[in-house]
Amino acid sequence: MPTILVVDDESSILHAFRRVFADPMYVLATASTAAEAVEAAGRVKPDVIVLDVHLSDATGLQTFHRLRAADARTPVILITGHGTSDLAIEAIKHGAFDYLTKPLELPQLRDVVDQAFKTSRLMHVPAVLGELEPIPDVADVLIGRGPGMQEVYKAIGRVASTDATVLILGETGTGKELVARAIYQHSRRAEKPFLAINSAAIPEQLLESELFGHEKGAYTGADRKRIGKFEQCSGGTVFLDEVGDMSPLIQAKVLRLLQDQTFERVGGSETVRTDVRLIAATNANLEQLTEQDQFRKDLYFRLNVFTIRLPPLRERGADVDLLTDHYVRRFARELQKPVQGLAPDGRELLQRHAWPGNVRELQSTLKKAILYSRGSVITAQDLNAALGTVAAPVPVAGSTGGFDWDHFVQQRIAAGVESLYAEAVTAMEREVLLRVLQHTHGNQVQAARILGITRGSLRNKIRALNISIGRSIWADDDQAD
Ligand SMILES: Nc1ncnc2c1ncn2[C@@H]1O[C@H](COP(=O)(O)OP(=O)(O)OP(=O)(O)O)[C@@H](O)[C@H]1O
Repeated sequence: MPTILVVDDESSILHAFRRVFADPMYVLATASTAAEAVEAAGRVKPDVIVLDVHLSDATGLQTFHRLRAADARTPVILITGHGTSDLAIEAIKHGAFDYLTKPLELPQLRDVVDQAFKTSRLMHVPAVLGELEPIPDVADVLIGRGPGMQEVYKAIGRVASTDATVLILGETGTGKELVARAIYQHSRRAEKPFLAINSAAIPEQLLESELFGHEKGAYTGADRKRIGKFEQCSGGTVFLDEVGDMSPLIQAKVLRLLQDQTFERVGGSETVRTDVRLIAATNANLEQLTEQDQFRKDLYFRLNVFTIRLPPLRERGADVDLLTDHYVRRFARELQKPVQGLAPDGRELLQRHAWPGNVRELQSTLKKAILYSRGSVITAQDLNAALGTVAAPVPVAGSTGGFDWDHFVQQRIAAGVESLYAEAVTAMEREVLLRVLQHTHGNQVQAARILGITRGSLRNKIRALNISIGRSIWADDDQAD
């Protein structure tokens, strides 16, 4: 279970954390001195640490350095009082994850801690090559024995231990992030941090500052200096997803970073030196983008030094069966359903399907089919229902009829939730997106236009809200992975 260690000598703060993380999904450990913090970190191996910079027995920065020396991969969130944010900014230069200022705002706290858990997971959950390595109990496994995946394993093996920039190409859902993590975890930088940034998820100005940081006053609203990911992750590995979506300005800055590991923060003149390994990924055709002058040729050449191409699922032949067996076992266990496998007509159907959403779509389809199945095997009918090609035997949230707000609110109140506002906003967002995407028959360009958001932002929302676009459009109630 995800473990959070909170280090604070104020009992009211510890109390607030106990309230926010009373969830049985988390384990909460606490410490009130630096010495206790270091001892507890060694003992409970937390996934995330929250540290007050004012402790009675040592300065926060010293404690931060001691915790970081023990494990540089555990994200540390600092809590600062008024007027101590400089200290926190200094700590972020040395790799702290983020900082929060007292008084703590609970939604913001939850948000930052959730992000830190996600980042921690990317570093700590092993990404193993199933064909070549033993599989630990908790791991994300790269499955596949066909020639396409064999090439991928060989490429990971060849490039992981070097510091070379890697470009991972493949359609959405083919495993680019998983491969990036496998490279990082098999690299010399495996004990150092790994930060993932999705270029398409963030508007241009924010992306520049997210990657490179900004000086105080760099633009309206920049009331504090900010350290960017390339500086914060020095010594580590940055995974830059959707590089094809970067603006010309950011492309130029990334090019310089690759050439000499230097950059300037936005609005600053100081040249910052860093030491990051870059793993980039895209589902766009970069070569074509360079021909259309939408992507810099020189950057393309720099990124294209070592390229790994992930084959689309429809070209992986018998690997579809292996992936299916792996995920059916896993989801049946998670969903506590007695499903053991697929009927022959089910397997045939999976082989014939085109899988535009690749492994991610296969995951959601299997998860749904397991929920629809009534026996120990998944039939073609269950899969057809999951793929939306025939009516589902149970209603799929949001895909038919109107959303029942009365039922939703009553049911969540009865469940005793304390975050109904956030849940309702998410449900509303999901409903709107589903309806617009159904209206555009899955066309994301048109949907983004109607919604008045960028394509990148739509793509991210689709992923975050677990909306699947196959022959039909549906939303999963929880994450497939
Ligand atoms: N070969 C594989 N074996 C097992 N699971 C896989 C494989 N490839 C991908 N997955 C799983 O499929 C899901 C999607 O993979 P991932 O997020 O790495 O795809 P992606 O190519 O980065 O997608 P996107 O372009 O949409 O960001 C994840 O849950 C991942 O663990």
